[in-house]
Amino acid sequence: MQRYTLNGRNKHVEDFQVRDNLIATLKNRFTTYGYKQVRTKAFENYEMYSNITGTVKKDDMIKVIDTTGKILVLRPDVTIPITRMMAAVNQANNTFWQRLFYVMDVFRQSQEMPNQKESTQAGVEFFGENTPEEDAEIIMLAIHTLKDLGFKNFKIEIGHAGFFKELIQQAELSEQDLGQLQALIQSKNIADMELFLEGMAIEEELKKAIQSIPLLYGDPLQVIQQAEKIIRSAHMQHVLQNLIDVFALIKDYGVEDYVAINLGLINNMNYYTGIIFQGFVDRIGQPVLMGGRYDHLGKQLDSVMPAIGFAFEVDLLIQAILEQRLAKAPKALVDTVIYYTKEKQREALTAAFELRNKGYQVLSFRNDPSNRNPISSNSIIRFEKEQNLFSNEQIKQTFSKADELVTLLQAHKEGF
Ligand SMILES: N[C@@H](Cc1c[nH]c[nH+]1)C(=O)O
Repeated sequence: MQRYTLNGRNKHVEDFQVRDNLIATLKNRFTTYGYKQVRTKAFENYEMYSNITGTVKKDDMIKVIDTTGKILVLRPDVTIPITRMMAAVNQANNTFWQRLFYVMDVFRQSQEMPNQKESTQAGVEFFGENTPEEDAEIIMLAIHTLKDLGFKNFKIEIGHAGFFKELIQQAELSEQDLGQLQALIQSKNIADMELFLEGMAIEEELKKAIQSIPLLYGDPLQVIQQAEKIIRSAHMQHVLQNLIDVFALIKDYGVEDYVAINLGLINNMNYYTGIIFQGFVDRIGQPVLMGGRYDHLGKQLDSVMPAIGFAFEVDLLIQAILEQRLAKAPKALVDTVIYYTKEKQREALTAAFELRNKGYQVLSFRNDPSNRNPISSNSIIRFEKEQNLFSNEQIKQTFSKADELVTLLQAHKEGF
């Protein structure tokens, strides 16, 4: 017989509780910054994703054929459909100022990791203006949320899509060379980068500037000083000024210790036009969040809308929380269990109803199914406060009336 095995995540009820608590924390924090929750469809139009530049690679999208033979994709990204939704609103009434958040699954399958097909993202998208205040606020939101989750040692690396792009544009590289160079910068592989650039017909000073990009990493003020030295155009100066302005705001929020600048930062998506950033926590070798400003995505959907956002990878956050032992102890599975005999059935069910109505978690059994707690015929209702169904720590008491039980539980409410 074929065996179907569960792989990876969410094998246990307790795992789901950790996940549920984490998502509640994220939602709560997003809400305090004025974000409202939205959803988008799971099945999306393949053309929309394949025609937009900067989206998920075509090969990484999971295609599905519907019953009419039409090709669809399972939602490979959330930023694009939300931008499309906002573009439609904007065309209809010319107002798009909006802060939206989501918790949704995204489906991508890369050649490097074919077993990894889906992940849950919890993200925010802010449609408004392109200002350093908006950029800093969204970075602050990311930091605030990571603090809520209990992380102590984390870093948000901030870069800019325009800085590197501007430099390499001057080098006029082919598409293929560009891809290779980006990979070398991303892995900070300086030796191979030197070899790669050696044979290229690029002016010496420009080569040096490109080579210094992976080194433009670390303490914001120092990196900014270093970056000044390789400025080659007004646009690069403008980009740097943008970073300086955002960093000043981050200092005013008082969270500059959580921030590093990384001008070699390159995100997965190519739709970014301004500030980009990634978040890292201890023991997880990949970013737990990614985001940035994507002012031109709306234009591709016929609506000019500056926007910035980011998404947390929920599964990575859970892994980090478990590894760093930051998860709160799971809540007791139930507050009380009521066992009853046939004679006292009405009393017992009334008590169960009243307690549930007051918000207690109650299980009720006619007699004790495990026979752990046999009920003598004259004891009528008995209850146990169960710390946890699997632990032995129980308080047992016998009652003859529903209201006695309800009153006692109420009195002990704090203890539960
Ligand atoms: N959609 C991006 C994250 C993001 C949200 N908003 C802006 N960027 C991603 O999946 O990497």
